[in-house]
Amino acid sequence: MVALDYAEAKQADSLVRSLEGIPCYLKVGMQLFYSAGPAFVQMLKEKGYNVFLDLKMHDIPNTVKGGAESITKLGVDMFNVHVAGGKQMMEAAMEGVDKALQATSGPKPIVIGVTQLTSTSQAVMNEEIGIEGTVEDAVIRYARLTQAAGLQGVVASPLEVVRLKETCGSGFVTVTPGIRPAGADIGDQSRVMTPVQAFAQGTDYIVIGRPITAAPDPRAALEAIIASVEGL
Ligand SMILES: O=C(O)c1cc(=O)[nH]c(=O)n1[C@@H]1O[C@H](COP(=O)(O)O)[C@@H](O)[C@H]1O
Repeated sequence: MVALDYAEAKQADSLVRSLEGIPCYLKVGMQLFYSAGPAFVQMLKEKGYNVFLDLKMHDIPNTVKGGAESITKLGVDMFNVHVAGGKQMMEAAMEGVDKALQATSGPKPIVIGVTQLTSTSQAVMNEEIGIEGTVEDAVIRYARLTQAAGLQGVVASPLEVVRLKETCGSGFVTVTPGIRPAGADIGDQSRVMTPVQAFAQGTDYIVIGRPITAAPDPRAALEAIIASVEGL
C-alpha cells in the first residue's frame, strides 16, 4: 500500500501516474483528504484502484456511524477507526457500513482498528498515554476488542503480527506501516521492520510512504521493494 501523503491532489496525481501498471493499493490519509476531498478518492476508484481511506475515526459512536456511512458510499475498499474509541464505537462503524450498503450497491469495505500507532514507543505509551505493560500486550488486547466488535482486522506494527495471528486467527487482517527498507531513514516511526522482515512475520499488507514518495525515482523505489519480497 502506497501512502499518498501529499498536500495537494496535483502532487498525488503525479505520483499515481508514475506508478501506473504496478499492482498496489493506494492509501489516502488526512493530509490529502482534507485538501482534495472525496473527489480525489472517487477519481482513484473510477481508474480502478484499490483504495484504503485512512481517516482514523475516533469520536462518539453516533458520529462514527455517520462517518462510516459516508465513507462506505465513496466505494473505498478499506477504512480505519481508532480502537481507543471503544467497542460500542467500533460496532457503530459497522452499523454505518451496513446502512450505506442498504442505500448503495458498492463494495463492502474492510474495516480495521488502529491499535497503537507505529510511532508510539513503549516509553511514550507507558509515560504519556498512560497504558501500562508492553506495546505488544496492549496491541493484542485492542485486537481482541476489535475482533469482538466485528471488524476484520487491525493496523499495528510488523513486530506484533505473529502474536496477532496466533491470537485472532490467520484470517484476521493485519495492515502494517512502520516499514523501512534496510538503511532508510526511520523518521518519526518507532516500531519498524524492513519489507522482507514484515512479510516473513506473515503480515497481509505493508504500508509505505516516504521511502517511495521521497525517493528520487518513486517507481524504481516501489519496484525494488516488490522485487525484494517476491517469492516470499
Ligand atoms: O493507519 C495508518 O495507515 C498508520 C498507522 C500507524 O500506526 N502508523 C502509520 O504510519 N500509519 C500511516 O502509514 C503511513 C506511513 O508513512 P511512512 O512513515 O512515510 O512510510 C502514513 O501515512 C501514516 O499515516
